[in-house]
Amino acid sequence: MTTRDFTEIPVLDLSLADDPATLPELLSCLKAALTDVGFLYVSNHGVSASVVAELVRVLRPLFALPPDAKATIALENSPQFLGYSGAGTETTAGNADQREQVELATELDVVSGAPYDRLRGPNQVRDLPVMLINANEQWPCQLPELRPIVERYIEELTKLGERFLRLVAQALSLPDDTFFSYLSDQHRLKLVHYPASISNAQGVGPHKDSSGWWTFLLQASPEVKGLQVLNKAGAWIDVPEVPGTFVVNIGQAFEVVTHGVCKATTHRVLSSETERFSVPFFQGVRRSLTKPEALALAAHFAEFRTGIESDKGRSIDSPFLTGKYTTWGEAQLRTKIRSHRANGRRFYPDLYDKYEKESA
Ligand SMILES: O=C(O)CCC(=O)C(=O)O
Ligand SMILES: [Fe+2]
Repeated sequence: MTTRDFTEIPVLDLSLADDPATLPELLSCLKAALTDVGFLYVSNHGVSASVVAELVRVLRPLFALPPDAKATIALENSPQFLGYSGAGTETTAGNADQREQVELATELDVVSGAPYDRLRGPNQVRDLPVMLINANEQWPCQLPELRPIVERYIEELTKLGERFLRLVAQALSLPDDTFFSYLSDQHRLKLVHYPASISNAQGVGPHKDSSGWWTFLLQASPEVKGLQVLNKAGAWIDVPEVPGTFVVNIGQAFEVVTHGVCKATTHRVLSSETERFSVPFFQGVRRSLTKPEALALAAHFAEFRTGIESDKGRSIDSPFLTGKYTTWGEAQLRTKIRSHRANGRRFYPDLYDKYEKESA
């Protein structure tokens, strides 16, 4: 494998971190994955198999609910962009994505402050189980309580994310806790359903993850392919499910903090004739993080070789990277408003107009 044309995604066994004799091997593979690929799998990650299984079990019945049930937790009613959105309502790379999803986050109260602080707030899903019990007669499938299942999952993934960040710091020759000051109190999670469709329709268009610091993705339909990552030579590489692993990839803020040494790798999902479920967990970045703060490690990363990227990868919209916005929160709010325009118009009309004008 050369650095320009990786054709597969490395699998890193996190249990190697538990033994001082095997840690250096893990750190060296991790460094190569971070600088040359930007995508990896983690195995032996310590997340409880039963917590994962109970979340996976809920996906099919959740998305099988009738439209009026889903509408009661519609994302378009949430200034935090949390809740259900139907296929075709989100836009990536200028085209509608053929997927439906329920967005969730660490449970938090509303606070006042900058416009981007309105991204912090409660889930809507707290209402769903009650409603399901009331409507049990009417709707054929009864879901187990979604909220505690999601909370347990977020708790476990939060811990995995922190453990992973320590390893990443070590792999990049930095003190263990270097990246903790960049973390948010809010992590986000999406339950995603790609309905069966004609092959190769846009499940989600080419993008770099903007919602988080690192993404930990559970591919919940082992038999169905769809996720692809763009290699340095501009070819799309399949990322098939590997049992017992999470797919881990770099978000836009980490690319900024590492001064482009670790690239947020572009990826997409193609729909197929078989439906597919997935659950990305986006480790949150502190909304108040400014570009100068994010660049504090520039001198350290000047010692590294800059990451390579294909022309197509470079062309992906990356507002914080290109410097249009001074805080991470602002860049994130802009992305949310542009992806969910109905919410933008309803809750952030001034910003909606501003961002529309900019892109005109
Ligand atoms: O569903 C997947 O496999 C990936 C989803 C994704 O890339 C995203 O939501 O950011
Ligand atoms: Fe993504």
